[in-house]
Amino acid sequence: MIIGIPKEIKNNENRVAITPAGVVSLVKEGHRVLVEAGAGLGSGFRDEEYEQAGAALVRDAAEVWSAAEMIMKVKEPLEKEYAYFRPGLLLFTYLHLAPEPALAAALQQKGVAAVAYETVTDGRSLPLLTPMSEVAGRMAVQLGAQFLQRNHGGQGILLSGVPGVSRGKVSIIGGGVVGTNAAKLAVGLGADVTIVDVSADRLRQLDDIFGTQIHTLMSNPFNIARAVAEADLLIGAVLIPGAKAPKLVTEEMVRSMKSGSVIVDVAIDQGGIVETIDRVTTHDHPVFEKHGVLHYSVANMPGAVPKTSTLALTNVTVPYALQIANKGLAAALRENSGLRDGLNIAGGAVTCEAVAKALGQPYVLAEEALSRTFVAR
Ligand SMILES: NC(=O)C1=CN([C@@H]2O[C@H](COP(=O)(O)OP(=O)(O)OC[C@H]3O[C@@H](n4cnc5c(N)ncnc54)[C@H](O)[C@@H]3O)[C@@H](O)[C@H]2O)C=CC1
Ligand SMILES: CC(=O)C(=O)O
Repeated sequence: MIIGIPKEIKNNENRVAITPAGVVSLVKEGHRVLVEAGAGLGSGFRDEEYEQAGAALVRDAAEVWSAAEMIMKVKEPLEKEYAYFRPGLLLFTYLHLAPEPALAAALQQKGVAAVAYETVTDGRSLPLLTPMSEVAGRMAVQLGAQFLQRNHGGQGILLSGVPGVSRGKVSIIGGGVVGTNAAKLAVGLGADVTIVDVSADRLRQLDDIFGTQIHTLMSNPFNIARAVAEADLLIGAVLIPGAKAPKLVTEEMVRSMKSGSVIVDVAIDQGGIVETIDRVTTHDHPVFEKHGVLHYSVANMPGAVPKTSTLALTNVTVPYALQIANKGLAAALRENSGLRDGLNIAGGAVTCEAVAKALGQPYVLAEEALSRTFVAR
């Protein structure tokens, strides 16, 4: 198979979908890898390293997209990339389609088969989302601590406190991978940490992991209101796989927060859980203020720590890319039901139930969509 790796074009997206090590693995199995020149620079990989690994360097993004049978990316294609879509193209990347109907429509209209990293499963977790959630959860506390500083617009508190002065309060809504990693950092800093989750089992596991270092609360409007009101730093970390994130933090709750408090809504890539967040921000302009509270809503947080993130991401994506490249998409999905859960769009249809529901479209089984002869509309 011919696999194309374009340079990411989202604001401050410095990750790349493959490392030279990944190229070696694919080339060893007889595949051709085309890498856009400069694609790896943000992550510390030079063009020559890709060439030495066996990739062919291509100067132009359009050429990578048109020559490749499978495009591997990190982030969802931006509008200017929609022009590269064509029937039969296979796209393997983060997509987050629930809040992106225009992207879903473009993929459907052009007959692209799109496998979304974030909905691939392995029976117990979301293996291609987990490493970036680990990164983003840890970053959420780092960034929150920074924006709580007065010189960054915050109320001017140190999360750890000091002897004789209270510790800062961190409330985390959603105790999965992002939430757990945020808690690790916040506890490490010495903050007073509360985690809210809707799963009693998950709350038990968190209690086993952290013991008395954290408070756990069942998710309901009353407890969320309480956790939000007392938070110096509020972290949004809820996920219902494939679906649009539920707006659990209302405007009234945000109004109850202290002036200069900070919200980091990591779940923004699925639309966000905070009612007052009406925009996705960028690493260039990461925060805006509403009701005296700083809101951070960057949808590609790990893009700012690419040397860590690219390695962590490609460690898990390349083995799946190999399955697709070695077997072809249909056989790879037939043999791996977890990978099949990643198929979001095929043959002009939506093939992930939660995504279809979020987009208000019919859900079509992967097998059926892949067997359809695509007719361009
Ligand atoms: N902004 C960014 O750059 C990044 C965003 N993310 C996003 O962060 C979000 C969280 O991801 P993960 O932690 O990996 O998901 P996860 O599936 O590990 O955890 C989600 C947690 O939310 C809980 N939950 C579901 N409904 C809830 C409710 N009503 N109240 C409270 N808790 C509820 C679940 O029980 C689960 O524990 C996702 O949207 C993910 O895509 C991940 C990485 C980077
Ligand atoms: C998960 C995701 O969208 C990201 O790492 O950017």
